[in-house]
Amino acid sequence: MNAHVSPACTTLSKNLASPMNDSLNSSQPLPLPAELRRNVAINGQLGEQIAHQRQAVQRILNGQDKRLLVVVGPCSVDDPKAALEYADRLAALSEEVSGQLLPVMRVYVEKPRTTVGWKGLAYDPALDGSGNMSTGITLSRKLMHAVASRGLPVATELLQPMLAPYLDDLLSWVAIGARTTESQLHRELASDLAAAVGFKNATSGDVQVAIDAMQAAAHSHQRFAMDNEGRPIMQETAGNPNTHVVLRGGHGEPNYQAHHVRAAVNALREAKQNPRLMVDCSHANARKDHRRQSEVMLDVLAQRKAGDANLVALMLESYLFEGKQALSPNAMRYGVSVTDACVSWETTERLLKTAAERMS
Ligand SMILES: O=C[C@H](O)[C@H](O)COP(=O)(O)O
Ligand SMILES: C=C(OP(=O)(O)O)C(=O)O
Repeated sequence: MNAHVSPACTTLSKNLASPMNDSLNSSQPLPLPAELRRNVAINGQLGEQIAHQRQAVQRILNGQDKRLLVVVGPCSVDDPKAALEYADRLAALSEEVSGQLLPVMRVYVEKPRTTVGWKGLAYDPALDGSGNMSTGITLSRKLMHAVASRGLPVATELLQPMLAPYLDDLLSWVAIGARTTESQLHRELASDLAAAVGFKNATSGDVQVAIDAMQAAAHSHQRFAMDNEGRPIMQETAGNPNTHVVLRGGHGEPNYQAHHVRAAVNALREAKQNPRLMVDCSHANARKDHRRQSEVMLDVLAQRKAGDANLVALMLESYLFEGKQALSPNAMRYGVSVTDACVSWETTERLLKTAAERMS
């Protein structure tokens, strides 16, 4: 295993532990979305690929394509080099399983935290609390562009609505996370996106908030937004018809089993919303133990085999190497998660091949 050392991790815990530091009052200009979109541009061929991949995702969610959508990748991308090594491996594997699965790579550059912690590549690319967001959003766009250029559809969680114009043209699937599904601002944001959006159930396990979010996002909204030139605008959104629920468990309790899925599907039908959904094999569904993701996946595949055609998508947290690590100055391990623990590449490969077999 390669080892890499992040130069300035020393200050991270200090900065996080003492929020009243000098940087509290500092500010730094950020590039405009238009500048970044120009410098890291999507050419015609890549644009067509992304449009095609968005449609492929939407066809699965609409029941027109019987393959399984699999959103898979690191909990967070902390190191573009490791993320691209992962992307190369996933791109090769995707070709092998493309008859049964549509893998979409998690390129998560923002992390919602329960209290405090590292908030992702877009916020703090040096992982040291220095918060160089200008570099962070540039690296984030470059990384997503590089992943898409390898032929993979890109998924992310959109957390800070201001970041969307920097990234949204590269995305084929978007998550609104468990901590923001109930937020009106995120529902408005989802209503403006061309990509399909998965709303996670709340951390409490409440699924109804995700169903409410689908209804809200399907509507047109007038929202406060920023255009690509950085101007504040009143934006009228189109409404997003391509949304779904993601079951991720809540309060440490899973919600992927057949009776949970049945309850969610009934509630979706009652609300006249798309009953097809995704199960997140990680988070509370795995009781925060990455090794349980395979158990969850196998259960969901068995439900699907038994006839539950509403189970159309899975999420897995996976990286090059198993587990997770704390941010520490001299001992950062290459390809190991710095947020939630992940399964290794070898396990991922085995899981995706098993999923493809069971879907045949
Ligand atoms: O998916 C990642 C985490 O579960 C989420 O960001 C919350 O993390 P935290 O509880 O470690 O802050
Ligand atoms: C933060 C995540 O999930 P959740 O919102 O379900 O906690 C995630 O998938 O990275």
